[in-house]
Amino acid sequence: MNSRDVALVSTATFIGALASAFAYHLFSSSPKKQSSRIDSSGNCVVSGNRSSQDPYDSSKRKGYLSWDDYFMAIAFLSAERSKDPNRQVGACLVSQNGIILGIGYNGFPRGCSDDKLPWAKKSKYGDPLETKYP
Ligand SMILES: O=c1ccn([C@H]2C[C@H](O)[C@@H](COP(=O)(O)O)O2)c(=O)[nH]1
Repeated sequence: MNSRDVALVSTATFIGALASAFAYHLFSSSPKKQSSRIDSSGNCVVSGNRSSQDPYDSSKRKGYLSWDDYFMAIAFLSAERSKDPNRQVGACLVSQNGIILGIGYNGFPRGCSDDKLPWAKKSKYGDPLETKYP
């Protein structure tokens, strides 16, 4: 493993850890007060009361996630779906008026199996077909 490989693995590990920590913070910090369920359309709905605001206080919750952090969190979380052992890339495409247009990660197209792809970056025998690079 050369220094570039070490840098890539370190960066991927760091980003993965960051995404995990952020997702943990979002979804697991108050497990007793939150719940998630799959609704009738198959969407995952997370709901809960994470802060203990006075029940008579009619003001809206403070400290809620900004739109930018929300979209970035979706991108970080999406990257966690990647099967690539060396680099996980997530994306959340948002229109100028804040509508999510698409979400993705570096994975195979729907319906294509990734079971047989060699995920190695290098081939021991110099055969590019033994690596993920075509
Ligand atoms: O803009 C990008 C750059 C990279 N990817 C993906 C494609 C591969 O799964 C990896 C690249 O692996 P390396 O080990 O860094 O060559 O990252 C992407 O989806 N989008």
